[in-house]
Amino acid sequence: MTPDKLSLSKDKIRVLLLEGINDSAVTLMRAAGYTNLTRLPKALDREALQEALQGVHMVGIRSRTQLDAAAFEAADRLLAVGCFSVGTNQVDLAAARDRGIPVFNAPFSNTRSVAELTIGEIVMLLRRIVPRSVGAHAGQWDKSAVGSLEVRGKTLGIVGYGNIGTQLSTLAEAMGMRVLFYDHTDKLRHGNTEPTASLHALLAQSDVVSLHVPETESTANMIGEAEIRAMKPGAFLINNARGTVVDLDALAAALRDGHLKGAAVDVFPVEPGSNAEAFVSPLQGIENVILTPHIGGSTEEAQERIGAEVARKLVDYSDIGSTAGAVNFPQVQLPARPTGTRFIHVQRNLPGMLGRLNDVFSRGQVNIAAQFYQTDGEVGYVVLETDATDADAEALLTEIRAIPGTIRARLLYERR
Ligand SMILES: NC(=O)c1ccc[n+]([C@@H]2O[C@H](COP(=O)([O-])OP(=O)(O)OC[C@H]3O[C@@H](n4cnc5c(N)ncnc54)[C@H](O)[C@@H]3O)[C@@H](O)[C@H]2O)c1
Ligand SMILES: O=C(O)CC[C@@H](O)C(=O)O
Repeated sequence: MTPDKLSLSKDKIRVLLLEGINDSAVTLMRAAGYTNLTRLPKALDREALQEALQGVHMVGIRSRTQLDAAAFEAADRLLAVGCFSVGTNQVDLAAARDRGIPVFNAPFSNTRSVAELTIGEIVMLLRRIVPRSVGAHAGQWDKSAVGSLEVRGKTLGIVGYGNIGTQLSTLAEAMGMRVLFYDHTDKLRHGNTEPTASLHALLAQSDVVSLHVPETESTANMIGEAEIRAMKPGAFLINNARGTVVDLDALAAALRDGHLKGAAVDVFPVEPGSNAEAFVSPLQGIENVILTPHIGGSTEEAQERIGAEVARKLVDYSDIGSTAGAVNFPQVQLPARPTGTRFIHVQRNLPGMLGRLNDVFSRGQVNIAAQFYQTDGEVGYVVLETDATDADAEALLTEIRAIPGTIRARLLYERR
């Protein structure tokens, strides 16, 4: 069988991977033919990022890179974004969608890593291990049971009962904890967990509160002064979600005056862009506070899984037009073995768009063998499998691009 001819050959497709994305992504993309690949170990600041994005077709980032509207404006060739993370708050998803750019992520490849870290931190905090370890390193012998607690029988309050929250609840119950959760949508209860009617009801009953919500407008400063003071005296707070969720000054004050007995924080409102930059936080120097550099999902296993998962989604989009797993885009799952000459049309979700698109092919007397179509509120995504010949394809593409309401049109490949 004659091989497909991609409208843009793979060695011309420029891929930029930032923030030390795992080798598994590079291996998968190279094996799929994407060899024009640049990998940097760190995030880029605004100006450097805008410059670096010029001429790039696919970009891969983690949590630090901010892809705002100006970045998309500068990215003159960008086809797709891969967030090698769960969170996608670092990307202006609407700006990407308006330009016809799907954004992919890895929704649960590091779930277990975050849940395991949280369990470890609960034990460490209740036993006050960190200050005693620091003391022992400094020559102190603090052999005492005072202030050291078992986790069995304590109440864990989980805020955000999604993938991580539910995984954590399973592990915590196995250790004998009573688990409460608060989520703003109805959730299946795992094990013996119980939902609370409000956030404050959860805060008032929990010995440990662990946050697992995304960064959104509704979670910004969700745990402020009032919420921290609503926690039980002597309770512990863990934030392995996003830095914007907790007011760190209020938390520092509650730890210093003894209202809370400890905290573990992995995420911060402002985080250094690379390992070379200094990290500053109001929590530094407070006893029984575990500070970690946003490594909740940073295990070798998770990073390897994330690398392969997101790279696969980028390759599938570039190779066959599949948007399965996109977080800002209508999702179209396509057959792995495509046939015919394939066009992609990203359109405003307006009445009559599909008809106008089909008219182009009917005027050109080109048969549409299959059509895959999905819309969301703003955007429609169409993949057309046609009998167009090499000779017809470019002219058809020009006509498609001229349809009012077209965001982007692409000839994916021609079957010769
Ligand atoms: N520290 C890390 O390295 C790390 C790693 C992975 C994920 N995360 C963060 O953890 C977050 C949660 O991850 P997940 O995989 O469990 O996500 P998820 O989407 O599966 O779960 C999030 C849950 O929060 C709930 N929620 C959202 N807004 C809420 C609100 N205002 N009030 C109450 N509940 C609300 C949702 O309904 C959902 O059930 C991610 O969005 C990410 O920001 C951090
Ligand atoms: O790898 C990172 O930068 C952290 C990612 C983590 O916060 C996530 O959202 O998955």
